Amino acid sequence: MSTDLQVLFTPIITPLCTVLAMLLGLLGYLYGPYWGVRKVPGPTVIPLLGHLPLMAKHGPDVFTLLAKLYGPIFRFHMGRQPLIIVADPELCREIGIKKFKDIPNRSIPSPISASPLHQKGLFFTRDAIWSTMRNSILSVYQPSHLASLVPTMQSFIESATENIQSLKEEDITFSNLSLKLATDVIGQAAFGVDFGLSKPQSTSDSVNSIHSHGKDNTDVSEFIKQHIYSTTQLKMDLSGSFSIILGLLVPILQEPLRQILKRIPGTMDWKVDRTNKNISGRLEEIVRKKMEEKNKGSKDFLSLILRARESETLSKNAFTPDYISAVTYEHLLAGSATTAFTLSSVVYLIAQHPEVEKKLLAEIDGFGPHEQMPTAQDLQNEFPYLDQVVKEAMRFYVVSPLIARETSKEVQIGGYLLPKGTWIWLAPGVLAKDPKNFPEPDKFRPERFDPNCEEEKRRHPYAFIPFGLGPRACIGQKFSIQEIKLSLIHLYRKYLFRHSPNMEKPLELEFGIVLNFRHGVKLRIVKRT
Ligand code: HEM
Repeated sequence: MSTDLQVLFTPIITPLCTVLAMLLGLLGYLYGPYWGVRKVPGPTVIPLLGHLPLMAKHGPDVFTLLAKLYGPIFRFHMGRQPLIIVADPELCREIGIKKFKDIPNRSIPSPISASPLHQKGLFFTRDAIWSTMRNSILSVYQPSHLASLVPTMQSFIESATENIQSLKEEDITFSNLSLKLATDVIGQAAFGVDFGLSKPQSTSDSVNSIHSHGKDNTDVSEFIKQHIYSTTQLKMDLSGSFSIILGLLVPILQEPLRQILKRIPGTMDWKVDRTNKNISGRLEEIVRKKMEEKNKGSKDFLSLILRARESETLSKNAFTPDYISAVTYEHLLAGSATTAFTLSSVVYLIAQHPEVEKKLLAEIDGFGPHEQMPTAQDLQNEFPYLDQVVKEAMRFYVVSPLIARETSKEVQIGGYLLPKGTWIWLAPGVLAKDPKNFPEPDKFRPERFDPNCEEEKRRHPYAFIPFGLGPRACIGQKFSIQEIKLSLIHLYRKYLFRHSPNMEKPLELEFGIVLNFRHGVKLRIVKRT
């Protein structure tokens, strides 16, 4: 190029090259994660939004629809981020168990990136820190310890039942009642704190028990409100805070934007930040008090973890006070919404199926006098039909329809070579509605879980995984099943439940970090004579 031409074009070419480089960089950023997994089939991707509009249209059912179109392993873009969704029991076994060492962690979705409080629990810690924490916590879940919790669970269930009797309204929102019950039970088991939510309002016991921790009742109900707010704001679709939405679309901008928005009063980010700070402050106070108390007799998880920490230098390093607060809070979080949802869906489904109700009542009444409290062993062995009913309800409404994982190295799954860092999500919700494993999947039929029936014998062992699988499976599985069975036995000894005519049909669900009832479960109570 002559010098004249150079002089003429340089002022145009330089900015053009910069713009082109920026555009290429942006495209690389937006499509980089997609490139590595492009061979996995999936619907056409809308730039930035990915497949979120499909999720908005179909809700969690979108994964069942896509599995029908694309087979058991397909791509779904949560905004910019591609997820490899796996809806085949054998592939789930491969990911969760056989190749665990290559896929040991969970990916951190945008709603969680916005919340440091949630990142330090067991769920999102990674590699060596996770295994040290998990091993220490496992000691708390020994069968003998769980069995010793039965009387505590029973006493909260009795309080909650008393509350039902004292209600004046014709309709009860059973899902609220079960959330209060599950929060109380886990509050006691996790922190050794009686939140007093299940008790009739006039009862002063809760105030006394909370006073012993230096709190008053208003403080506690505020804490619970904040806990529920903090949980329900973790949206997976486009209805969360602005920074969460941006995190789904352009993750790199999420944290800078959150830092700005959390300083602007009135924004959802500001509210979430304040709430989380408040919760963290309260948790730290509870942990500090427990550390001071050194009450060797306390059997709540927090005391047990603190004691385990004293005895092992290793876990002392992993369990810094902020991790202890996070794990304890995580118990409250994981142990309330999931258990409450399950309890409500069981009662809702039984109310729709008189033949199931009849058979269940016969089993419960046949156990013994109504005052006889079942032991943990009775709960496991003496209520086979109840067991089937709970399993079938958990299949019918899978509270955690997706289970997150992330590859730590390049790995071959289902014929596709997936790069390190790929988000692989298992889809128990799709498995649960697959007619290959569950003929007539839209029928509520507890007998399909009868160990002697052909359907159960034929079924793939990992077709039903509501609690996940492998070393990262749910730590609270036995705890929650014990609580759910005990609650149902107690409730059905006293009452029957009928759908309220004021409830929508079919039931509408919403998708947060777990499923929830959009308008609650409204029931009417019939006292048994
Ligand atoms: C009906 C009740 C519940 C359901 C359906 C449920 C479901 C799940 C699922 C699907 C996972 C992921 C498993 C995986 O990745 O393979 C999980 C993990 C977990 N759950 Fe639960 N859960 C329930 C109750 C509880 C309770 C009561 C607690 C605590 C007391 C709890 C604490 C946890 C924790 C800490 C993890 C993370 C485990 C780890 O990463 O090592 N869950 N749960």
